[in-house]
Amino acid sequence: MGLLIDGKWHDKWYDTDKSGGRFERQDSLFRNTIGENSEFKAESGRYHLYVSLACPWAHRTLIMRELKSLNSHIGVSVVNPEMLDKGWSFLPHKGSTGDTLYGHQFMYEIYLRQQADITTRVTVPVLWDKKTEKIVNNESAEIIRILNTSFNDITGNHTDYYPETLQSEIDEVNQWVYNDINNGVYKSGFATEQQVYEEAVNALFAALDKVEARLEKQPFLVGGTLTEADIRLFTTLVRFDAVYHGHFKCNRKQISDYPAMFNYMKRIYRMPGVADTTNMEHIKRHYYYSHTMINPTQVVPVGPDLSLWK
Ligand SMILES: N[C@@H](CCC(=O)N[C@@H](CS)C(=O)NCC(=O)O)C(=O)O
Repeated sequence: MGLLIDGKWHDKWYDTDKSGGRFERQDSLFRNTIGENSEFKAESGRYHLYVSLACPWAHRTLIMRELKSLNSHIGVSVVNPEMLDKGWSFLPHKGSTGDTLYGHQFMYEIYLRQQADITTRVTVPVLWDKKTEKIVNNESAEIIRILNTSFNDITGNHTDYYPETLQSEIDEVNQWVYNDINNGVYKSGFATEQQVYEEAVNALFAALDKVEARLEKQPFLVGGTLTEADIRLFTTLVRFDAVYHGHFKCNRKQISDYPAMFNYMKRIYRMPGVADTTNMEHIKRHYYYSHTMINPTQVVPVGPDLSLWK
């Protein structure tokens, strides 16, 4: 794992010494949209998603692609779940596709196609424009909003997962769910100081308790139907018991200990298309095999038993 500096790959992990043992996520670089007022127009077959099935941020985009009937309009390349010294790769692995556009070996080569002397971390998801050979956007929160609205006239699917009347409540929920849960598991797992870890875990479980209280009263996080707030939370919940609980030391409780949240997670998992976007082998392989500073033996645990989800 590492990053590109002036177009050269450097094998370097996040330096938590500089931040008192704290994991600090960097902002995504590419933040364009698709539509009439953009150089990127909505067209069937023009765009492509680079994803990891292990990654919770990329998983959001795959779910939105399913829900918005975009499968035949936006292609996908799935990286190998092991993120090692050269970062994400396209080496063969069951469930990975390779780079179906250019046949590259490594994900950093896609970023280099965009700009030969680029300085950036090489993250997924990436929404790629085949026509201009540019990255449209590499921030999942924005990619799902693009998929939610920009292709409606092409697909005829007008279901809105970020409806205007609920936007301020969704934004408010997204903020604490992101800080304390989605990013909270990473802040816990990547912390290299005891105090920093404990702060993150305490905030995480306070937020999970808050979610549980909410779901005891209503079926979804905001309003009576599925919104983007649920999609964003789901991809963290679905990884929790298998990975975050053990590997990231978020072990005060499991999601299966929260009755309302566990049912909610299974309800979303069983929605058409969602289970197909969820690959537990990739998820466990990625975290336990790639983060050798946390799990130097690279042994991947067998459990938990997920037959209850079906
Ligand atoms: N803010 C980004 C975060 C994406 C992200 O961090 N993806 C991880 C995989 S789960 C990644 O590619 N990490 C590689 C790295 O940080 O070098 C988003 O939501 O799209």
